[in-house]
Amino acid sequence: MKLSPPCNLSVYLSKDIRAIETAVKAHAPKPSLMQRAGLAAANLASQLIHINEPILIFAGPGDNGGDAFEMAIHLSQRGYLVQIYRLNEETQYSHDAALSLGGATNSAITWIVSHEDLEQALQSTSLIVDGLFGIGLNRAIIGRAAELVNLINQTSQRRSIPVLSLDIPSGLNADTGNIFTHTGASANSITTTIRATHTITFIANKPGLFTAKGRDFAGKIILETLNIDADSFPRTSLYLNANDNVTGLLHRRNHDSNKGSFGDVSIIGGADGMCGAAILSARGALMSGAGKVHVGFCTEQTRSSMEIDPQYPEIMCRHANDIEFAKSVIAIGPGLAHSPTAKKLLARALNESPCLVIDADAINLIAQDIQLQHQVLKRREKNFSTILTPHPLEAARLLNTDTANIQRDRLEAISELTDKFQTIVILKGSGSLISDGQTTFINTSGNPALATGGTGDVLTGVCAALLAQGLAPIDAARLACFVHGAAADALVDAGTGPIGLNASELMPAIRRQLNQISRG
Ligand SMILES: NC(=O)C1=CN([C@@H]2O[C@H](COP(=O)(O)OP(=O)(O)OC[C@H]3O[C@@H](n4cnc5c(N)ncnc54)[C@H](OP(=O)(O)O)[C@@H]3O)[C@@H](O)[C@H]2O)[C@@H](O)CC1
Ligand SMILES: [K+]
Repeated sequence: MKLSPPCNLSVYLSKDIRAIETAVKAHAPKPSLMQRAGLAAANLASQLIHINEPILIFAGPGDNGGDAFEMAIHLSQRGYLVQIYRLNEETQYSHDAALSLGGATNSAITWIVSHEDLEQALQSTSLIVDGLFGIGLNRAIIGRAAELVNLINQTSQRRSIPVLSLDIPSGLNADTGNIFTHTGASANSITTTIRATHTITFIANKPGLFTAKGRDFAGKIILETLNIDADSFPRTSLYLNANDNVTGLLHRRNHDSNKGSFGDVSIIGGADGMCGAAILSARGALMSGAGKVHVGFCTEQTRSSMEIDPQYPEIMCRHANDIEFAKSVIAIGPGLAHSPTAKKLLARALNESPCLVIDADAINLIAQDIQLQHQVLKRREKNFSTILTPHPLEAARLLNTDTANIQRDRLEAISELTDKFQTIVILKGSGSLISDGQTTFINTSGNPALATGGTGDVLTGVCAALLAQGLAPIDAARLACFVHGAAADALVDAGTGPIGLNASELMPAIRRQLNQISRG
């Protein structure tokens, strides 16, 4: 993939953003970065509400508060009725923030001090701006700040008014997408974070906005690079996975092609009582353009448990023993169960299949068996391609930990997985991560409609079909994740979900996405 930073798909951890800030500030830029951030935020606010409408701005003790003061200056000059509430009035501001505060003090801005005035401002404002904390937040929000966050969230929900967060919703960890947690007196964990409708993020995208809890709290994300020169951005190995960088991965088909041109996929799984999972994967592969699709059922008898898929007779059903493991892309795991037969088939797939997608029960079997883990590692030496597709619980089993530990820092978890298994990994969940150990992508499509049984089986089938069509494994994994999520987004937009969207309905929508993408 050719993408040079900075581009709107590059993602940086907060330590990298601090380094960029320091390098830029060494040249004393004019206007300052804070002034640019404030202006950009004011421009966005001007699009969200009409002139003369009231705006209530919350300013915290750090430079996030400085951005808020700058923004307030511009908005008051434009004729908006600006009110500011300052947290910690006695705070020691940075040089830039102190200048901005001075500018705001000399503007036509109302400073709210009393609780009654704050209550009144919350009743009348048309927009709330969250300039409480940015990337400098280093612990849970408690005390007065927590009261403010709760007041803001309650007001915006009750009155349906927008909340614009500056840089990142206050309370969210910019690197992990989790909320700083405080253990209160009652020993309950208390999490406090602004639930924004919009987030204008400065300098670069932060991972925490796009994965874990980030997507639930950030709302619509607008990137503002503050006109920083391209040379000031270091190389990154972290990108968003979005329409702009998946378009072009799947080529237009030649007229002079046949079913052999688009590869064979065999799904191994569907033990007794679990045929559905394997069938969903097979249908996913069929609808994603594989030339031929087989299901090898892992049953204790030597006969296939289904003769035919009545809805899609194109899918060839057999017993798993009758599948030629070396001759097609194999996706193993959906409904595989944990029987000795399942384990034998997995060992065979690991040993013989040059192109392998490993999901569900196959992941669980690998997690329990050191021998199978060695076999996974050996695949790298043989130049075989492997994609592992764990959800957080499966990832936890692979790393001998628990789900909470995986979700605590998903980027760290995927890096441990790629290190340990030397494969491509898709770590599913909100903001699925895709990594080959060198470059990591955060998927930007998808929604809670996907949180239902069978959607993971479909994803496995899509991955396998794209591998069969000749995509490089990392590209197959990225494109599969993107179209899977984008299909769900399109269905939800059309009213089919999030409630009740099912895996079978997802497949025709995935097919539409793939056809759109291959047309460019
Ligand atoms: N630098 C630049 O050039 C640019 C910076 N920009 C902006 O600056 C933001 C980063 O600014 P920042 O580093 O000052 O941190 P910020 O997030 O405002 O607040 C940290 C303050 O809060 C405190 N604190 C921490 N946790 C706390 C808690 N739970 N409860 C209470 N207090 C807590 C902490 O102090 P502490 O108590 O830890 O000593 C510190 O005082 C960035 O997100 C962007 O918006 C842009 O303008 C672009 C140019
Ligand atoms: K903020």
